[in-house]
Amino acid sequence: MTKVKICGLKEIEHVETAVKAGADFIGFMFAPSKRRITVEEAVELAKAIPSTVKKVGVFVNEESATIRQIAKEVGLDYIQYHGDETPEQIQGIGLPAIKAFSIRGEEDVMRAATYDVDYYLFDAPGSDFRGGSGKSFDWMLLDKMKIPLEKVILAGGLNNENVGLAIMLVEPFAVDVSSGVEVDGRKSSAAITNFIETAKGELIL
Ligand SMILES: O=C(O)c1ccccc1NCC(=O)[C@H](O)[C@H](O)COP(=O)(O)O
Repeated sequence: MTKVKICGLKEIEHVETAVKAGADFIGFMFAPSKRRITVEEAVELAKAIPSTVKKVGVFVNEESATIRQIAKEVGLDYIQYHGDETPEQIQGIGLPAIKAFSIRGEEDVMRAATYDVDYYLFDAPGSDFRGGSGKSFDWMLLDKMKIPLEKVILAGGLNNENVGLAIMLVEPFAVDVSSGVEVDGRKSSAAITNFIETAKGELIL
């Protein structure tokens, strides 16, 4: 069954909804974003997440020492690198890693193979920030990908309407969503539940 990552949660109600609905990963934003939260807020939200659901901290070009410190304080299971971090920096930090790639063309897909990380998250290029734009990219660009599907997280403009088709075409390990479970710029419990049910049901196209 396809795993689901719900990203950019800021409120306890939405964390609890995501856990109850069966999210596998919950992402907290520690980079410039309208979804950014403080370390203290993340520590509080993390208390509602059981160990079966993995906590992901999203960073953009952050100092290694800061990443290590926040990971320890919040109890992060994975670090998502959403900037221009090099394979060497990620290796040096030594924590379980997800590397995000903004896909504009085939070369961005090919670049992923130069990294040795736990998961590869393929996303659309950001607009105001480095991610979370709510836009999709051409999934067909992943056709020549060298990364095994068991390590692929598909992101970028996914929502309840297109996630079934995305799963059918790409067959990723997991799907990731942020904007697609928001209403008027705020996460919606109903949208989170619907998205997870659709992604895990894999029936609705
Ligand atoms: O969500 C953000 O605001 C964000 C800002 C800067 C870097 C990364 C960000 N999000 C990371 C994610 O994993 C998002 O879920 C991913 O970009 C997909 O977002 P969306 O297209 O809104 O579903």
